[in-house]
Amino acid sequence: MPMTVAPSASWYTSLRRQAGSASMVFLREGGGEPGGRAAAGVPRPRGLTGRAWRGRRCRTACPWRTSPAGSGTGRAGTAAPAASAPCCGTQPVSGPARPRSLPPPRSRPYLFPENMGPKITCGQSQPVSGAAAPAPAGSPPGPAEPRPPPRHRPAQPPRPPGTDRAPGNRPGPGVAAPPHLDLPAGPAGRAGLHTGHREAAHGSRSALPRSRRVPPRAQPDAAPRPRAARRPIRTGLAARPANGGAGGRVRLGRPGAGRAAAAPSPRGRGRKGVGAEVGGACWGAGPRGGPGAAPAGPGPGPGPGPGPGPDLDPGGQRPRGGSGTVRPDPGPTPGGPGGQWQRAGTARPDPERPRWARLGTARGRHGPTRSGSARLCSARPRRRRRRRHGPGALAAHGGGGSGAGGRWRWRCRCRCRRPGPRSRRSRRAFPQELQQQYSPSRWARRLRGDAAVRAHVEAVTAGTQRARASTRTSLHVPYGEEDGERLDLYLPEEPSETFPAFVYIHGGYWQSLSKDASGFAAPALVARGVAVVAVGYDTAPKGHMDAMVLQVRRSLAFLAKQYSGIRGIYLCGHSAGAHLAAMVLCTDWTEFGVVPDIRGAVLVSGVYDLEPILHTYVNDALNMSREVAQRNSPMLCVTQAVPTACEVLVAVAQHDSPEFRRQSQEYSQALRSAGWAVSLLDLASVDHFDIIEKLSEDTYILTQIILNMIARA
Ligand SMILES: Nc1ccccc1C(=O)C[C@H](N)C(=O)O
Repeated sequence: MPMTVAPSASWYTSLRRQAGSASMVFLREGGGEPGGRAAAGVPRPRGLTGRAWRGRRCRTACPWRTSPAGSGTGRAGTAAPAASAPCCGTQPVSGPARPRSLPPPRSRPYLFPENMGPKITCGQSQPVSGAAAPAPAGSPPGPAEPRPPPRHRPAQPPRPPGTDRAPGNRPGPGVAAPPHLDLPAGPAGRAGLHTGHREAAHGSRSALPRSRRVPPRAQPDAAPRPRAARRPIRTGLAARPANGGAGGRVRLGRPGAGRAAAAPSPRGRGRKGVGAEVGGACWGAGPRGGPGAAPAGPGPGPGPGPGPGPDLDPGGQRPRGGSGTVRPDPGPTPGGPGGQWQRAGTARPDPERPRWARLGTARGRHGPTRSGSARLCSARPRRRRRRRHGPGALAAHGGGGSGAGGRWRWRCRCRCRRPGPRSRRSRRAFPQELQQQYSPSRWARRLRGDAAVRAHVEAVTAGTQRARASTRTSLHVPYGEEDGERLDLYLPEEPSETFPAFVYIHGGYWQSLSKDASGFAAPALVARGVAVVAVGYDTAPKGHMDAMVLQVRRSLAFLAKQYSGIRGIYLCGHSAGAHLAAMVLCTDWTEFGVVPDIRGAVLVSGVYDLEPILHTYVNDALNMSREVAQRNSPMLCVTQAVPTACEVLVAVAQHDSPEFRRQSQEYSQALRSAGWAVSLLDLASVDHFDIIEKLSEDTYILTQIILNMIARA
């Protein structure tokens, strides 16, 4: 069986390679490596300063005192805390080394690619069982680590009526994922996680290299901070004229030519020049200039060029180019999702505030000027320190961030024991990794970045045009009153009295593509007597998540009512469409007056837990709140399978990101636990895009599997 090669040289992968399987443990379990990385014998990743790599030692009474640097083994759970030793700032993973005083890790890592079940590669099919997972795709050679059983979210407390579920959502049996981030709920949490203001405020001291920073997202539900409370920010960009140069507005995170080359790449360590300017065309904000993008600045490559079209580049509305000292405005930005960028210096620091409060670090939070709270800590604030650079710092410090595999153990540098500035900085940095993970084009191999998205749009559009030209169709059939509530039917030439219907829900991150690019699978299926239905729905920003889910459900109810000849529905969705299809699976049909005869579901490279999406550029257009994300997360509304429950195939691409792969694995596991007949398919040699494009070919393995499923039912 061909091994899937993991996306090379991401901070995650490279660290895992360097450190061997032990690092996998700490990444997953959330602990750090006692004694620091040096003690673990792990080579220093590129981009980390020596000091950052060694780890900073807490100078105060920290419960995680361990043996001094150099004496730790670096293996999970093997170092016992030593009361007299300097503190490492992190904690051992598990076992007796964890002091009782601290709660167990509450968070589950987003990055969890190793636990993929067995896969079906082309020509081979294999049932999946969660327990007997083979070596993870791309895992380094070495002794196999025993894997903990997949974790599930504890049952959620019941939500108040009216907020607990979207219309039609069936309440799940409590199969729920654990909370991801150790953040307060609601807008505050979100703001705390991704405050562009504070992120940019640290300017060149950001935990991320400049090329990887992104502008703050609009946070409509967060109240704008009064201008007086903000302070001018030096980003250090003035010293580096970005390309363009005009206007004095700078878009952080859209790297200029010079900066991009330094961006760490999830693809190729040392691939200098890869990961540069995407030419203004990468869809969404994302970590521009990251991997998978076009070659860097002075080198060959598209450079600033035309985007893939207005639909695909909402981020393109953001100001670009320019140089100088900028200050992001974290407040709501009606002009665009990316936030407004203003020249620094327009707001003066409040001279009334103590100097330490003006610095804006954690001490500011302790001060009387924040939240009106009394000062909690009397320690004299110290000067800010250089921040670590590079995303590798996250892994290097023990899978840090509450969402990346553990909770940060950095303590405030004073003696108050509150999480210190390191903690918040790291949390702010972590979403940058999420941006990568939720940018499928960055993981594609054939084409990268924007080119991959463009090619996909072209492929599915051309495929649909071919299908329309060669098939009997009934287009733009309304299933509701809204503009987007239309569907296209591709019908067999001589339909029998009854026929199966393959209902396809397109992807595009709920904001792109349409039913007009969703008929490409028709020729292969219609030729075998299967009707194909391409469902349209109102994408964002017109449609919001609840509405899209409802529309897709309605389309199914419409088909069931309107076409009595349909002998069985086979639901298929790709990417965001897989999410919508999965939401259909947990529908309470009583309010629709009909129960569609769904006999099979094929969920391809989907997103089943929307919470991580909240922290990425994808949410710029979606504007989901945490509640919306939760009630529309299939992971959180898995229902107990009933005898009539359909067969589910969860497919994921070899070159999907680890996050996408994790989501597929966990969702299939959750379905299985709830009694569904589910298979997980890990398709070799395909990426997020061609995994679905190839449905236009009859010889494609997924086409064959679908035809097989239909024939069996
Ligand atoms: N899933 C898709 C389906 C269709 C078109 C685009 C997408 C994307 O995910 C684009 C995303 N911004 C990316 O970086 O790949």
